[in-house]
Amino acid sequence: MQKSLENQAVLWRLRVAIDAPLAVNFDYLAPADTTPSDVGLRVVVPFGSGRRVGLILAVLPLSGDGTAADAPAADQLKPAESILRDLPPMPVDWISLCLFAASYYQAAPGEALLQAIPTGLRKPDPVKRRALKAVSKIEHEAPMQPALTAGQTAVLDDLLPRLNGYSANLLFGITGSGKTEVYLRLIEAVLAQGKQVLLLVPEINLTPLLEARVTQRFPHVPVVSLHSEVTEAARARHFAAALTGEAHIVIGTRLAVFTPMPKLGLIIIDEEHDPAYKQLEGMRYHARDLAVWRAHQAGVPVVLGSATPSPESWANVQSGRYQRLDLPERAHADAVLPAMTLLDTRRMTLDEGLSAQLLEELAQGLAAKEQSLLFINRRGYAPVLTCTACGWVSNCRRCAAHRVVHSLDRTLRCHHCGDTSPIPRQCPDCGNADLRPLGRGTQRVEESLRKHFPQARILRVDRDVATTRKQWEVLEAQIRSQDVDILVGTQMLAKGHDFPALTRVCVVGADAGLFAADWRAPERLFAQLMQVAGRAGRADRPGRVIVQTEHPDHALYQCLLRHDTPAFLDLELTARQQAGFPPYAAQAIVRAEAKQIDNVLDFLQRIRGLVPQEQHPEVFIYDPVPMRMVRLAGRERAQLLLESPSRIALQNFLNQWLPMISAGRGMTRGHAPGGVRWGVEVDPLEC
Ligand SMILES: Nc1ncnc2c1ncn2[C@@H]1O[C@H](COP(=O)(O)OP(=O)(O)OP(=O)(O)O)[C@@H](O)[C@H]1O
Ligand SMILES: [Zn+2]
Repeated sequence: MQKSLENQAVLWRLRVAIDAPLAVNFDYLAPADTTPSDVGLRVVVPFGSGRRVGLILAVLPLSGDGTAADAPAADQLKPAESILRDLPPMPVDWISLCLFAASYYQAAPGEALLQAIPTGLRKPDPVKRRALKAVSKIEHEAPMQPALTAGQTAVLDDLLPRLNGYSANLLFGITGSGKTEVYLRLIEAVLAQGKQVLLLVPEINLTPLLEARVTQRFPHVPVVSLHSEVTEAARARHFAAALTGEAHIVIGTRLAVFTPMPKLGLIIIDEEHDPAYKQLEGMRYHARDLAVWRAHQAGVPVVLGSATPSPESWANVQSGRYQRLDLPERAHADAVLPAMTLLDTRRMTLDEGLSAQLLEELAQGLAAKEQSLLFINRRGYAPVLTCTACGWVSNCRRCAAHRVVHSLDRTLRCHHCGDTSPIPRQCPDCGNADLRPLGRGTQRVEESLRKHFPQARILRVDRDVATTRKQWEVLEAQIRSQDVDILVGTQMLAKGHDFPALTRVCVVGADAGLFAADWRAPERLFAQLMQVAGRAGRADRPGRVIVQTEHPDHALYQCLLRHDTPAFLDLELTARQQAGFPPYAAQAIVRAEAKQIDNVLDFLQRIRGLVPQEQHPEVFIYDPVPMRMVRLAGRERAQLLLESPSRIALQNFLNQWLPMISAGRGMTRGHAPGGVRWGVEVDPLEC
């Protein structure tokens, strides 16, 4: 190295981001072939005792004498090993997106940048160019486009002239209104301009569906998908294809919001209300919010589609930040919204939780050779096993939760930590052999339906039978080919699917969501019920939805009965405004856990007092409290909620406060004495 310095070959130093939990970037001596346009390239550098792949954030002049304030002397810098030139540099707007995410969600910039890159591209060797070629490209003729409905035409007339600049649009289209067709027409227009489209979906299960529709419509256009079930190798390939511009359409789940797309022309977020857009590990970002930020920065339109928009987006419409576009009718010429019925079960005798009316509905469905769906948002056989003699319940040994009875493999399973053991033959406490399952889940409902309708073809669909995307695809095909009479399923079946033969949807066990401690529970319940109701009668036969409830007068059900999503959202927002909840306040939460709750609470109490309240009048810090489910996998958990009427005030406070926590004795980012692990979440969805 000394030699090349003498040769005057090294003129630059590189500022490099590295995947490390530190808020700093690192400077290295640049290799001889460096030019100022190398910003955004990957670079192999020595780090600690090993080598790492970092990302070049800046190419700065090397001031040999080290006089400039931030310029170290050349001999203090380690030389970078080599710059990887197998791919074009990450675009500047992509770097800004990652840096913005890091600052807003309080993560280290290096972590945000490098973790957005697939691991296959974070290895010190260049990617084999050959590997990048395979982009899925189906060669066949494009199918006929349907004639647009009046609603679709109106929406497109509004959107199409606005493709060349930023606008945030909430596409509020009832279930079955043909939002996908609107997306396809927008994509077509953007592709015609030679630009790329980013299409986000909340769930892996929805990607093949959409991918199929997109590749059918645009048979000659290279499409790639990015989600957690794409293999590492394919992810690297797809990411690279987006970066080089080879891929024109990227379809993916939340992580795809970080796909580098140099010719980005449009972002679409389907089912924008879905909580799955929130990342709950590592940097806890919200992909929808980041997508809107990204669109703004890139100067491209963003379309947020939903039949049940999030209250946050609804508020953004009210404040004028988003423009609302409506699809108020179903697309299929003969399809109307399903008729809704609330079955008041207070004075009914139920058989295994099912009323006679509900069973009669299913019988009618069978007689008419139509598909029915029984929706119960709880998997397993029963949520808890109890002893009739001593009151023993099947608690999890490691969590503050019951273990769920699973009948097929006869196990008790914790749905939080996964702890599983065989169902005991007798009570572990008193030896009584009469153990009884309480309540019901999908398996138990399936069992009783088989008793009532022995001739029917019944299919249960939940996480236990559809663990992977492949399994789900098999089930989906089965449903679509009408090999099924009655479906029993959880919310897996609610989202975004189009099953033309399905006419009846029966809902049981929904009341649990009405009075939950989490104030977002009703919002989620309403969206779920509207979505699941939306599966009924999407083609030529009218649909019926029957909801069993003990609270038929509840405002939520009344809105549901009238299909009145706007009324529900207005109610929600009014309640939130009165309570001072988001979006009328900004929140952040510090969560901490340790073996003992006392250590956790001590830690939170201590950090709460780090800055006196009078020094941050705009940010209120609540008392530390144990989390609702205090014990998870043997660790006890508590949280500290921060709230402010101003998002900026909260951000400023966090920027000052979090480094103070990490600087404390024995503390680092993420760890504290007493075996405490902690982390921060901005805009939490659960608190
Ligand atoms: N212009 C049209 N003419 C005829 N059929 C259409 C038209 N647009 C869409 N459809 C059909 O209507 C059905 C519903 O469309 P789509 O799945 O796009 O609805 P959606 O708004 O996404 O509904 P959801 O929110 O329930 O998923 C599909 O079968 C689709 O093929
Ligand atoms: Zn557990």
